[in-house]
Amino acid sequence: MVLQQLGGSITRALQQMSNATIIDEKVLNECLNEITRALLQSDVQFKLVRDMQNNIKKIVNLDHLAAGHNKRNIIHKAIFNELCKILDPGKPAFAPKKGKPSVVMFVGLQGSGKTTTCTKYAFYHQKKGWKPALVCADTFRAGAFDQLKQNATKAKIPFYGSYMESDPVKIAVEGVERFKKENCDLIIVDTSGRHKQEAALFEEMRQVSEAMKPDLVIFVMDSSIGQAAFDQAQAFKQSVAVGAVIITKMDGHAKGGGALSAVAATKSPVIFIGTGEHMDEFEIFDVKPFVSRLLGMGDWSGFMDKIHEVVPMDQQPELLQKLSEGNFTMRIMYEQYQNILKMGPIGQVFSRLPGFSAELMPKGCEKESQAKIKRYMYMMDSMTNEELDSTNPKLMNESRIMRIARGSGRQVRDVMEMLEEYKQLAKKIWSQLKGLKIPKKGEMSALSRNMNAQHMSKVLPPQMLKQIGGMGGLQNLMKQMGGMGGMPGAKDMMGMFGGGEN
Ligand SMILES: Nc1nc2c(ncn2[C@@H]2O[C@H](COP(=O)(O)OP(=O)(O)OP(=O)(O)O)[C@@H](O)[C@H]2O)c(=O)[nH]1
Repeated sequence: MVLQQLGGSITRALQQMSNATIIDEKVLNECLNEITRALLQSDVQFKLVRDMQNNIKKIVNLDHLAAGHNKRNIIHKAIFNELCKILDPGKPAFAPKKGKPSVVMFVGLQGSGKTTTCTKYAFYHQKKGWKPALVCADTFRAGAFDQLKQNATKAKIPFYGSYMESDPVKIAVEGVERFKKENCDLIIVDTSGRHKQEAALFEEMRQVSEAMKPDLVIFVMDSSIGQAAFDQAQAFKQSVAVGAVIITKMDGHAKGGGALSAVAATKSPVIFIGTGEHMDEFEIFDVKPFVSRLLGMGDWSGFMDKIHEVVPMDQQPELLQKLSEGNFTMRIMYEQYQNILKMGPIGQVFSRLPGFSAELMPKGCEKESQAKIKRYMYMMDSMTNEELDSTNPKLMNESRIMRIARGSGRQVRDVMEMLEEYKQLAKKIWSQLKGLKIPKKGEMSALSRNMNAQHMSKVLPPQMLKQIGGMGGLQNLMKQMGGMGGMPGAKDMMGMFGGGEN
């Protein structure tokens, strides 16, 4: 079960609970059992899951909840907080500073994707103006230096290693010294992932770490290792001071729940995830938006970022104006499909919307999704202007559906499927934007503020919202913060107020 499926299962369990007329002990237990099952199937360690279930039961004491309390919200919030708690060890990882030399040591078993991840990490920082360098201290595996060299050359990142020297400690120390002299500010040391005996590997890690005193040790873990994740992560943590985790191959069909176990075992946060073999298939990992998406709650700030990325600047205000008035037409769908095909990846855009599980658009199925979009667009090409510009579903009668099918060389059921998808999109997603106050053209930052203020007003505890002067106060505050250098996302606001999701 991939994490997206886990998200889907949890969303379904919550939805089933929400459908119940009365939420009693039985309904809550059923929901929690469903979530427990999904987490276990995703390879989250049994103890973590059991603790989580117990904690939620303690928080959501149905007997003590006075009538009028919104039980669904309380349960939802408790699940959200518990999942965040597992993924957030409470202290952030060491953050290297641009311009000041930092040494980052990568550890992990062979095949975990360590060497690839070292380069991705270097490349990510290089794009942001850092001066990274790579050191290959894996003297055990023949070919390790060549692999690093190849990756580094491709990304135009300086590297250091040796074909002759067999002492990894010596290479690590020399490499670090050299790059410090060359004023590199991010010196990344790749280490061995295998030895004749496991104990020897851990001893080597200890020695390399002791000799070069890294500022940060990153444990790289393959997301597909399943229940072994906890023990593996713990074994590394016992030898070296692991301070952060990177989970690789999140794009595959792996059971991603190991991420939660690795955090628990190392008490260190996941800072990035690997989502493919390519250098730029690497994403920052943020707990709250991640869990929001897992629970189908969406991530408004992420969605706005994506809208900015996908929809051309000059079309944004107009599009949002139309959407806010509930005017989501087939033509808009067509135009957005065009934008998305240009920009992709589609799953990333839609998974950020509240109520829209990433499972509906899994990453592995992107090709399929794109083919589907193209198919829909061909069918829309056979529609009249009136049909494209209308929001009235009654225009689509039987004979028109048959004409569109014939015109695009598709089956009637394909047209029906497309119309259904349109209806779902219109209902589920865009209607949520209805009634938003949209500023005039060119005022996108103000628009973002409105969007986020709307979202934040739902997310913040009511007494806190009151304290800052209600919706107006919140908008003002966001405006001021925007003026101070960038729009705060819901995540930042949450951090500021120390609050959680609703
Ligand atoms: N799909 C996918 N493949 C990945 C990802 N990260 C690494 N890989 C692949 O995993 C394989 C192993 O990666 P390496 O970087 O060689 O593994 P390693 O842990 O450094 O292995 P050693 O150097 O032997 O310790 C390679 O084929 C990589 O392309 C990822 O996020 N997604």
